[in-house]
Amino acid sequence: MSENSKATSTSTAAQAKKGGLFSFFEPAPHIPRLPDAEVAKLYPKYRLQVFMSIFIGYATYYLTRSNFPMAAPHLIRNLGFTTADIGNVRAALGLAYGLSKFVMATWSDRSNPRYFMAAGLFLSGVVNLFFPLTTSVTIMFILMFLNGWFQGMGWPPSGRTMTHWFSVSERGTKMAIWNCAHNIGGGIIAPICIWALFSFGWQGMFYVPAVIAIAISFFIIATLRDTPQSVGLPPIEEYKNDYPVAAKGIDAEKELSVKEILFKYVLNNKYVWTIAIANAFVYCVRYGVVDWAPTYLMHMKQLSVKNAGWGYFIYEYAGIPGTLLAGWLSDKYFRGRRSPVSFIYMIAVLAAVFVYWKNPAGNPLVDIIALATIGFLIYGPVMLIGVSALDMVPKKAAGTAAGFTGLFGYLFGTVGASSGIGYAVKAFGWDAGFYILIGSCLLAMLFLLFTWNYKPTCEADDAACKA
Ligand SMILES: O=P(O)(O)OC[C@H](O)CO
Repeated sequence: MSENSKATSTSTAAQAKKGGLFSFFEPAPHIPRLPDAEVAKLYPKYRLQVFMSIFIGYATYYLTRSNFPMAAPHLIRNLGFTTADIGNVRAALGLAYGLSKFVMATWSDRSNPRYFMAAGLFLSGVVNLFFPLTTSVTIMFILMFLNGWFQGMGWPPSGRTMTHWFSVSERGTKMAIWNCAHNIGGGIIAPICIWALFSFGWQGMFYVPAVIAIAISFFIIATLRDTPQSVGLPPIEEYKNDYPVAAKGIDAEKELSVKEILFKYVLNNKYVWTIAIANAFVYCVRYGVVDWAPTYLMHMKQLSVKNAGWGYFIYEYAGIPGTLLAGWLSDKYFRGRRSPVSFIYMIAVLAAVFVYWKNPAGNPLVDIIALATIGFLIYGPVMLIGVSALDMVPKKAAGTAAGFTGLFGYLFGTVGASSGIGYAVKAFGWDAGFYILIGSCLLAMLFLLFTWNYKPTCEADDAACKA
């Protein structure tokens, strides 16, 4: 039996056993292979199409995630919410998102991203339509928890798409480009919300992103496709002659059960645990710097509200070139190794955090440059840890591995960034907050060291990789 027909029969058999309420989520069945001339013509077209789909899709996910901080001052002014209320609602998002990114990934890895990713965005949009209808903090907390849960349906199907349409040696570069979607979505929400505010009042800051999200969910259905084999193309490994170590000696096309995904490939994988722990510290720096930047810059460096806001904007957008450079360096100079690039980036983050801390008040340009430098650098490790997770397991378990690192990032990292730094600053002053950031940089580097030599790509002459 050829590899292609073996894979096809496996997929079809899996299909036959399922069914039920969520049957439309099931992986698309494989269809017979197209002639070589068609394959050569269609593969690049589909790769571009699915890439655009998950890029635009994930940027839109950020619209219904990042609109709440923009709307928060208006909820305080118009509904009488306190900053503590706002903090609690925001906490619901981080908590639900971190859990969902992992839990829903176990489902996503066994689902067609065309419908799975679209469903999450659609539901997040629908939840956003309800925010302006309530004045209750409790209901808003519940809505935000639901929103966070549906938000967790964005990254895992994107990861599944990347691992099925892009081979391991190009993944650093391609994932880096895709990863910029979240910077673009997180940045463009500001002008969208300002326009919505002046056009429809503060309620528009929920309605407009919601309508965009619902519309884009249909765009995802129209453009995203599950696997290359589901449209008559060969698997990406064969097309690019590029085979991952994680698939060595197994049938890489076999859809896996939850038990196999969790206990055979993710939770018993020491490398995945190591980068998940590193991710907690990287996320503590990511959110610890950006979330506290306006407060720190205004209180300690006497920056105006406007300049502090600019610092926030620059942090997000400086992340784009930094991310692209990190992905390119990893593919080009480290032959797919991700941790050395992340480690080098974290050394530089450490230096920039030190300058941001020690720069005396009255030199706002130095503060803004330090903040931009941290933004430029921190998204490299944020992205590369996700790529490492995809690299370390077979592609049918990739979303779950990335979701596991996200669980650590959001549950532990963002808690350290918000409550940890908040408590430390209140009790001991800003120096204590910076000790946490510096310590997080050092611990992230320590855990990255353990995967320094992890190499995801098979040697060209390794026959077992292609079995
Ligand atoms: O924080 P997340 O889950 O939105 O992920 C952001 C980046 O895409 C990580 O690669």
